Amino acid sequence: MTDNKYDVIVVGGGHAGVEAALASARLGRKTIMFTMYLDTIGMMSCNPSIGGPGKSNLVAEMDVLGGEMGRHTDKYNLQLKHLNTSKGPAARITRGQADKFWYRVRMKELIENTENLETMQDTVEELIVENGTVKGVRTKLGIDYYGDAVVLCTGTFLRGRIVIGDVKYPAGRQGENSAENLTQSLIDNGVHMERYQTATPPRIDMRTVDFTQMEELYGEKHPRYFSIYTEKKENPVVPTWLTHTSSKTVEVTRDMLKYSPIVSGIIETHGPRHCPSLDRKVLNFPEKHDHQIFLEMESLESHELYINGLTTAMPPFAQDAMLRSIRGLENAKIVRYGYAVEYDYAPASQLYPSFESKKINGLFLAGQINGTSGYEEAASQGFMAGVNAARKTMGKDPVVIDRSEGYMGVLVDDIIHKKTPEPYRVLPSRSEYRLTLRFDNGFMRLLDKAEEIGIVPEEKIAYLKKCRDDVYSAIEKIKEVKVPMREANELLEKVGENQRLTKGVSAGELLKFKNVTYEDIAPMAELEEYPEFVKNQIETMIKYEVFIERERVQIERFKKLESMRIPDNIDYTEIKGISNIAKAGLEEVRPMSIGEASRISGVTGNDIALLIANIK
Ligand SMILES: Cc1cc2nc3c(=O)[nH]c(=O)nc-3n(C[C@H](O)[C@H](O)[C@H](O)COP(=O)(O)OP(=O)(O)OC[C@H]3O[C@@H](n4cnc5c(N)ncnc54)[C@H](O)[C@@H]3O)c2cc1C
Ligand SMILES: NC(=O)c1ccc[n+]([C@@H]2O[C@H](COP(=O)([O-])OP(=O)(O)OC[C@H]3O[C@@H](n4cnc5c(N)ncnc54)[C@H](O)[C@@H]3O)[C@@H](O)[C@H]2O)c1
Repeated sequence: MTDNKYDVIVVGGGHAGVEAALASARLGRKTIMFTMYLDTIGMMSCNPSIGGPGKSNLVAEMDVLGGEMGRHTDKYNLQLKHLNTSKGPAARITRGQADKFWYRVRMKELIENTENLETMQDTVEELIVENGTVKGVRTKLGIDYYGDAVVLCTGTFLRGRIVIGDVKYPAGRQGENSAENLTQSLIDNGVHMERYQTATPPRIDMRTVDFTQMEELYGEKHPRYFSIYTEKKENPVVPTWLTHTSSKTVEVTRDMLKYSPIVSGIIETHGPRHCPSLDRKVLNFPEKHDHQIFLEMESLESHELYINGLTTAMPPFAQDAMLRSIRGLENAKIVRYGYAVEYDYAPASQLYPSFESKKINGLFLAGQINGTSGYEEAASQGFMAGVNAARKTMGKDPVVIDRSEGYMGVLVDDIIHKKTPEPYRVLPSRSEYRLTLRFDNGFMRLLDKAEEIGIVPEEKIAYLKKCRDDVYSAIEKIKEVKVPMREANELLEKVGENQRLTKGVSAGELLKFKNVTYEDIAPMAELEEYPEFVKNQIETMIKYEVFIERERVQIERFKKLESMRIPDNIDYTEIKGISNIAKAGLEEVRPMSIGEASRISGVTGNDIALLIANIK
């Protein structure tokens, strides 16, 4: 049937699927997005929060490249808050609390109104594969759809099993079916599958909470937005509330541990280490009593409160008891119990950095199916997979972001090369170039990639290029301007610096003083008025010049190793001296460069030296 022929088929309407489908359609490819339930497009399975350390950087990077998550969060949020403001620039980020209802509803609307994009509510059960190349998908309703590329973004739905206490039943998320048969089709086509687990806290009715016993936290009226294009007069500042667990909570939880599915063994799979359940926290840190509990509104349209910090899949009576031991929640009523979900995923060592499968030509995988956890991780993978699936159908080479260019590069590189025993989430500590990959400078790092991808309109690219040029020329000007000693010392005194100078300095040297700001220096260098994000760049790049330069040298070294290509047909068994662990890792990943080989678990410096000698 010609009607069922598409360029790109996207399976999944979660954060990965949405970005993949939008990217592909915006690149002019005829795209169809499958979801098991149309009303949950863009659904946040758990917390309404977007951003946080590392995750904010992913959202900002996607925004510069043409992704949706950043501007959508800027539009439909309850608060945006600056975190780590007193720390160095690598740590400063924005954390958003989305309005979960409007985020989802408006995302569906956007998908429906995007040219070249169709949606279909049906469950994909089988891949149609011929001679190792994917040709389309077959659905539960028995319909075949054909496509030149397929992107799988199936989240927690593949053979999903929900666990609450000793109750276990099939579901992808609570209230939604699981996808039972697609896993087998992947296995039949040579894809290795494993299982992970994740969990979510209970939700309560906010009318049953005593807020007088809690600290109220607001966001910023004028935050640094996720999207460089967002212009808003003011952002909402709906509060969240902070309370803590007590020794009573720990006591109750300990008493109830025998009912915990992680203790009873009902849950055998690994969950996200960086988002442990309260039962896990009590097991691992028995001496700690005052765990933070943030209460966050899910939406202005609802009375549901999310209890950040109380993730658990304990039985309902245990959840009630744990909850009521927390200050301000003594009379709180649960409207949805917390639960865990176990699901199938495909370890990402089976992928190329373009997100294309090494096992099935034309098949791309993105999001939780790659063993990651988190909306931002899913969305950024979905975006790149959608771009590269579209490019493949246009006969273009993939676009790949490397670890020196973005957290998006760190993420894909890590999941392919490093084995983690739990779902992977991005963290600042995973990047060796943290000062370079800041939340605020995506437009400095990724503009050329954005141009190559071709989603961002030309006029926006031209505008950002001018901004980037302005940053460099303003830095040069600031460094050239000489400030006489007296004037410099007057400024230092005014801003509360103790040090005094014995001769004149450049304006650039002055700006390196902690309390001296861009606004103090701009008139000296007679700079024109720039947008805030440009001013911020100029200041940060001058203040932290030494450290940024140090990273630049390391990045050059990294790029050199990345450019040393390994021949496709290399036979690792023939290279003498390489350890068996290294051989197994190299054979599994089949790295494209020496740089890539050096990051595979189990490959040592000695193995790399032998490899280099062998390919010369
Ligand atoms: C209980 C729970 C708690 C979580 N807690 C958090 C959290 O607090 N913060 C956080 O950042 N992350 C959390 N996560 C993880 C986060 O939800 C996921 O990482 C993220 O949503 C994954 O996005 P995704 O696009 O890969 O998949 P999902 O958002 O899971 O979307 C999957 C989509 O694929 C569709 N689908 C699946 N299989 C098929 C098929 N065969 N045919 C057709 N359609 C199909 C589904 O209908 C759905 O639209 C949690 C997840 C769960 C389930
Ligand atoms: N279950 C899962 O699969 C899974 C996986 C990954 C992350 N998560 C969830 O994703 C979210 C992001 O993870 P995270 O570790 O970055 O946590 P986070 O965003 O909750 O915390 C980041 C920082 O923000 C602070 N913070 C948290 N809530 C706040 C609020 N309402 N107001 C002000 N400050 C607040 C925290 O103290 C911390 O310093 C969390 O809610 C976590 O539970 C869940």
